Amino acid sequence: MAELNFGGVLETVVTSKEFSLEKAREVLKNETIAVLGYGIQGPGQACNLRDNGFNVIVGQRQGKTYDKAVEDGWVPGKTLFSIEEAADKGTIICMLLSDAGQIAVWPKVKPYLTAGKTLYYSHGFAITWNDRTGVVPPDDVDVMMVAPKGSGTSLRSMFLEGRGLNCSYAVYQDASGRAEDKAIAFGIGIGAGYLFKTTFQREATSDLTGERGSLMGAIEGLLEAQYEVLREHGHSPSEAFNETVEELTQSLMPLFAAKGMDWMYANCSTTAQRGALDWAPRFRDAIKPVMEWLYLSVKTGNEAQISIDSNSQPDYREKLNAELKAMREKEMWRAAETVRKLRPENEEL
Ligand SMILES: NC(=O)C1=CN([C@@H]2O[C@H](COP(=O)(O)OP(=O)(O)OC[C@H]3O[C@@H](n4cnc5c(N)ncnc54)[C@H](O)[C@@H]3O)[C@@H](O)[C@H]2O)C=CC1
Ligand SMILES: CC(=O)[C@](C)(O)C(=O)O
Ligand SMILES: [Mg+2]
Ligand SMILES: [Mg+2]
Repeated sequence: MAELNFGGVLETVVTSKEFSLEKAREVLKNETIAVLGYGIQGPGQACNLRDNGFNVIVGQRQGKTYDKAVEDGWVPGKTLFSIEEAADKGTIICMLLSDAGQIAVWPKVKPYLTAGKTLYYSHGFAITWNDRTGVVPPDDVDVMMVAPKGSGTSLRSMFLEGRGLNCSYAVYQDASGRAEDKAIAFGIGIGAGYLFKTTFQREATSDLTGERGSLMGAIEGLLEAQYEVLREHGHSPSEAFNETVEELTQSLMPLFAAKGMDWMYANCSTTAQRGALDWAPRFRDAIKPVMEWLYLSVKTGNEAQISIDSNSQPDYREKLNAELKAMREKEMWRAAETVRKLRPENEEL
């Protein structure tokens, strides 16, 4: 473990340099990893583990994602099973169903969590809000988490590019005395870039805040607000979209991703610098109360309950798809399609 300075605060992180893939394989050599659920994280983690030489099986109900598992090379009856069969055969049972799906299958999976097995999560949700999820693991199993800080789709694509995605890890219950080693080995196995330590509770609250906030919800709201104002003042869709989204993702975000916010500023005009420096605190002050509201709503379990209630409905997928369709069909995102086609690298499309 390396102690690193994060902006003046010392934190311990694990990298694949100190915890090699060979060591990870050694730690998990007697384990059968059963990945339950083959949605977004399931394929990323299962395929990376398989390519890294671990013993992996998949448990998935029949349907579209079962067929995807077959396409990805999982063989029915050999490496692809029903959820119950995989839970029976696995020694590390990985709950990679949707967070609502985990509640539904818990009563079916729990009987297979016999002494000495490990229960694995990629989110603190089920355990943190177990007053709402009903997930209370038996005392004689390890309970651990590795939470990739990004989409399962990126976990896989970055692995194939030879890069790694940062993950957090945590141990909730250490029955074997080896749970931390197993969690780190698992993280290295799925292709973590580096791993930082957390708790189930801290991961759950920061993750729900982040995705509702700057990673997804807040950014969508911010971009929409600016696009609408520009359009309402007579700017064309192409101008409004370029000035709101395209320039951000294609030109400016890569600059602050690579070398920090001041580097992005340093590469913009003095006019932009002056104005953005003045407006940043106004936006921060306007947004901070909403962020506080969001954090409280997460911390009290309110957000978890909303997600359980809506995602447990039999027609949740249809309803979500309808909301995403409405988003796609907004003028702003239809304009985006044309803008993307005009990127020089896409011009032939
Ligand atoms: N999507 C992502 O990239 C990330 C997800 N996570 C966490 O990883 C876990 C898995 O999330 P996703 O991959 O997004 O899940 P998902 O929403 O893609 O669903 C995964 C699978 O759950 C199955 N499923 C859902 N309800 C079921 C039920 N009632 N019975 C049987 N199967 C059911 C579906 O068939 C699907 O294959 C969650 O804990 C999530 O919070 C963590 C980091 C990022
Ligand atoms: C990709 C990720 O980590 C999220 C946004 O938290 C999620 O998909 O739940
Ligand atoms: Mg996340
Ligand atoms: Mg999340």
